[in-house]
Amino acid sequence: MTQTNTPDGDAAMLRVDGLRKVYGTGESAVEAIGRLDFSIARNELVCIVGPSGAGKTTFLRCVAGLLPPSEGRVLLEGAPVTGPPEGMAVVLQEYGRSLYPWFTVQDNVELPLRAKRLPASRRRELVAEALEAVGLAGAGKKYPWQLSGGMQQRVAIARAIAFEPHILVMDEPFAAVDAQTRAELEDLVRRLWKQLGVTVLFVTHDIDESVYLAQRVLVLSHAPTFVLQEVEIDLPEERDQLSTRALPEFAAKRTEVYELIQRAKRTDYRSHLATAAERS
Ligand SMILES: Nc1ncnc2c1ncn2[C@@H]1O[C@H](COP(=O)(O)OP(=O)(O)OP(=O)(O)O)[C@@H](O)[C@H]1O
Repeated sequence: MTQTNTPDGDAAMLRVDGLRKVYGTGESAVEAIGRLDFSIARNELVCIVGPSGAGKTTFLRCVAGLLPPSEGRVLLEGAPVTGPPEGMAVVLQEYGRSLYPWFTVQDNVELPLRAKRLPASRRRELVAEALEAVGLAGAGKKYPWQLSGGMQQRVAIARAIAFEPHILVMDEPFAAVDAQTRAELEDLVRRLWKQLGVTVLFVTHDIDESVYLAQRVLVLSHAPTFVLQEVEIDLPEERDQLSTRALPEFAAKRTEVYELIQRAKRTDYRSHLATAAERS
């Protein structure tokens, strides 16, 4: 079992420390997260993959302060997360449900900024910059239902980055769009990550997507979840959909992650978790 590459406390943007989550009690209890320990450094782009039902959503809800852990804690820039943290923006798969149909695109992007109590002129500036960054500069006056699925997801991304988060958390954000749009949105995420210097935590069940996007992939076991292994992705920084995916190194990493996930599905790791719990 590989230990994760853990940046020390100060360098870490996000630190997950002995996180465990059990739903319910007694006989009907479901242990979704066995034990998670890892850190993400400032400006890193990390993907998390795992088999279906691995506990990815449970984990993200704990990270976003929407669900209290049963044990352990999540630290964002050194501070424990006990509710939705200010420095974090979350983009979900269900863009259709995350945008308000009765608001225009620019009003949707502006909405979370109102809570920040910024002057109207600064809010307008941030909205315009964010829409420009996602290639929707001309769409501000439209309504979400007038846009394609891919464009709606760009609006959700614009809303997240307008908030100027320190960390952008994405939960299978492109699962519902077609393959071409997905490729474009993946490139958008890498471009924004570089341009804005934001830390990105990206959860996906798509192995190729994780290898294409990340600097580091954390492979989760099935529930009760822990980090089975982390895989460094040492592909060139400049990536593009055709040449990067054609590299032998890309194929090798994809195979490595694929085999880990297959192994995760077959193996019962309860003894590993018991040992980790005893050690801590
Ligand atoms: N509210 C809940 N109450 C009880 N059990 C739950 C609850 N939510 C999730 N679970 C269980 O916890 C485990 C992990 O679920 P979770 O949805 O976090 O996994 P996931 O990796 O996001 O799944 P998928 O890849 O299928 O979306 C599963 O066994 C699930 O049945």
